[in-house]
Amino acid sequence: MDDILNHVQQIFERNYGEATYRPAFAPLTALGVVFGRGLEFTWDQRFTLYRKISRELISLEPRFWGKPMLYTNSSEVMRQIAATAPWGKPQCPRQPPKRRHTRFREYELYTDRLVSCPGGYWGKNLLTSNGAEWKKHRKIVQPAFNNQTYEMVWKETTRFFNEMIVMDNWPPIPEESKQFERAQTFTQRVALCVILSCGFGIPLSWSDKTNAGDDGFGLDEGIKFQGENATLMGHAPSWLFRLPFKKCPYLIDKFQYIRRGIEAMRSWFRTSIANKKAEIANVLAETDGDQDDALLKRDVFSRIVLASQTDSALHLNDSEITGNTWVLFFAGHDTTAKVLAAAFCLLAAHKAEQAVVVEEIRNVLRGTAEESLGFEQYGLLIKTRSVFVEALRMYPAGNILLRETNEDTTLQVPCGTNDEGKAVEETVPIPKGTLIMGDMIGMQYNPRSFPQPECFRPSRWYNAATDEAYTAFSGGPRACVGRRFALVEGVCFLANVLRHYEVKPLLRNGETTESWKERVLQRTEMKMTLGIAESPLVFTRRL
Ligand code: HEM
Repeated sequence: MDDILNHVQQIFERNYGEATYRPAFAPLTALGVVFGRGLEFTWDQRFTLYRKISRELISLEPRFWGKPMLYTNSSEVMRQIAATAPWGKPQCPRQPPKRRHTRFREYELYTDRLVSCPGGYWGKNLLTSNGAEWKKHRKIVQPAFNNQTYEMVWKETTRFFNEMIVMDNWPPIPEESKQFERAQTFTQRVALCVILSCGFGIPLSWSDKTNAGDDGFGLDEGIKFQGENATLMGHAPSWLFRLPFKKCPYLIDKFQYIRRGIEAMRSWFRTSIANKKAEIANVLAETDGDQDDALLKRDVFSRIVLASQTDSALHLNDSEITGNTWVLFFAGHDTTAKVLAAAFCLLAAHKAEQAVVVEEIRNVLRGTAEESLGFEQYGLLIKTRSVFVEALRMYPAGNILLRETNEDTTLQVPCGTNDEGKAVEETVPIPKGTLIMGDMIGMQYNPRSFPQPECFRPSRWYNAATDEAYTAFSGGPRACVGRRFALVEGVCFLANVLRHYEVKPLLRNGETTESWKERVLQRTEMKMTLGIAESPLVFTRRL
């Protein structure tokens, strides 16, 4: 292992000379999080990290602790590493190395890998697997992401919006307002309701309690718990949370909460899977074992659980079902909720852009005989979709794209333009074992791809030919499987809210809009996914 590390380091130095960025500890390790800013440095340095040396592939070499890594802000490089072999997601070793026999660096590398390996807690899944295993998971899950599902996403998002404004007392009278310190309160809720209904086939109403276990731990809390403790859970062995830290009340509370959260979520996964298995058994009994019956395949969760009933190559065992349920639950709503909150903040700060979207929504409504917007109108709401995608660009919720090569290879890296203005690429040799971070924040702030990246400019997306243009969802065969799901949900919710409510900054006493922008738009938090930290807003009913 040390040989590989030394080899990697030598090549790094040969290709890059002095490392471009030298933090004390590797950002993805526990030490990097505790004593540094963890991965948040990619947000802090989004305007400088790559520009100061004019390269789109840089090296990061920790001074004291951690393996050197490459970082890229190029979407072209991202597409190369996000494809398949020789690049793959770093995998957890089958056997954790025993610390006694392990060299310092090797142990650290293992902890690096745990970060990308939530399968350690929840089971193997589509998000973290590679090669033939990944293909199997994708074949099972992908067909559930179809037009019928997207139509359901639209209908359910509309229903939840209608229930929300009644049950949460959004004002029905023009010019009356409702204030939120955190818009995430309702964006998280709508995203949770939509994934439960359309991803899991669990019909619920806006105000239903969603308990994960018997002790009142809610599913809403499940996402908060995972986000706040991801680093600790990724790095610490699970027995640590069972130790009695009698003298430290903070640790007692913290570890108790983590144990409770893990147990509650596991219990919810177990119960949901058992219920779904029973439902599938009933349908199979009634249809003489016809596995193609539409009832069995109506949502992605049904498809995942159905895969436990087959003997074919597409069989999933119980641990894989739990792993995929975890991915569907977490990836399927936290991201969308954060982008929606960011979109409302950006529109509050940019009144003119808000007016453009409202005009589009009104025009589209004028063209229909219906009172409400239907799924048929999704394609017409180009400016509304562009707001969602621009908010996603400025706050890319899925900010980590970590890959490792399992053989010596090369990367084609953009390095400026030639005399005719054409992009020029250099071929960079990459040795086996190299870790590379597709820096999704750097990529969305790359001025070559997005001129004046600091500006909120939805119009840059008006002419996007396909969803592949939206690089914040990654690209190629491993692009986000839920991309259209998130877009349909985001557009539908934005259109419904903006049609009825004007969104404005919620200012503190004496605060100006400019200082609100500074306070709100410049601060993010990374809790598994990236989001705007605060979202204080006022929604005023339109005339
Ligand atoms: C705005 C919302 C979303 C964003 C920004 C986002 C972002 C991403 C990104 C960047 C990846 C690639 C990760 C990697 O390769 O390391 C990804 C993969 C994935 N996403 Fe999303 N996602 C969103 C919504 C969703 C939704 C709604 C679902 C499910 C309903 C979902 C399920 C998945 C799954 C299962 C994968 C793994 C795909 C594979 O490896 O084949 N995502 N997402």
